[in-house]
Amino acid sequence: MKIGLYFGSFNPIHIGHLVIANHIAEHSDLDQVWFVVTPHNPFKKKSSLLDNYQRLELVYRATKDYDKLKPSDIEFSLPQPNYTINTLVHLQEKYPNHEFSLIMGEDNLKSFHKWKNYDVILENHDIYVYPRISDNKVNTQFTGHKKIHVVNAPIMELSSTFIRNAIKTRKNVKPMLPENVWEYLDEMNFYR
Ligand SMILES: Nc1ncnc2c1ncn2[C@@H]1O[C@H](COP(=O)(O)OP(=O)(O)OP(=O)(O)O)[C@@H](O)[C@H]1O
Ligand SMILES: O=C(O)c1ccc[n+]([C@@H]2O[C@H](COP(=O)([O-])O)[C@@H](O)[C@H]2O)c1
Repeated sequence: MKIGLYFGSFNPIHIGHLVIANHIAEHSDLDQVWFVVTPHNPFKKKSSLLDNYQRLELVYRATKDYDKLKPSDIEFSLPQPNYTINTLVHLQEKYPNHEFSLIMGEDNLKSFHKWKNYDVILENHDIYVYPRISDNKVNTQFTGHKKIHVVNAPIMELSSTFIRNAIKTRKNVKPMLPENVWEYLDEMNFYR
């Protein structure tokens, strides 16, 4: 099976993430998209991060009605901070018959040359990149690279940071989240 790995903090997952994952699952040769919930991104501070299992619960709720979208807790048992190369090696050993690709926004491709062993990742995996509105240019070594596939997905400029800040200041964020995710955040008083 061909699996697209969508790595993220998902703090919380929002409809921007869901629209992209669904678009790629429907319009590429990937059979499934796995949302890999990352306990600790090496480039980010851990503060204001909801518990791993709560973020996983939110991803589970957001994806449960979509056959091709699955939550993954694979990084919970791996050393932190989570370097993507380690996760890919682990997954390939665990599922030797699956072919794993990465899904990332253009913003992540811009810093991809700073990731641990990015050249090894690129040698062994395809990367599906979708457009995002951001500054800076993609490193020229990646433009036109045979492993990098540009996906013509819709641009949904939302961010988890914006949503967390809005909740803190008591703004209504309901349309930016899947309904059952919003209900859970509200019920649990998260990010207030
Ligand atoms: N609105 C969006 N549309 C498409 N992709 C997104 C969007 N927001 C985030 N992503 C992508 O989803 C993945 C996971 O992102 P992440 O969990 O960091 O979300 P975020 O909204 O950017 O969070 P934060 O604001 O906390 O940094 C990353 O590859 C990121 O590029
Ligand atoms: O492996 C690396 O060096 C590396 C550097 C920066 C980010 N990542 C991963 O990229 C993913 C996107 O993170 P985020 O927090 O922007 O959603 C997350 O799974 C991180 O662990 C990985």
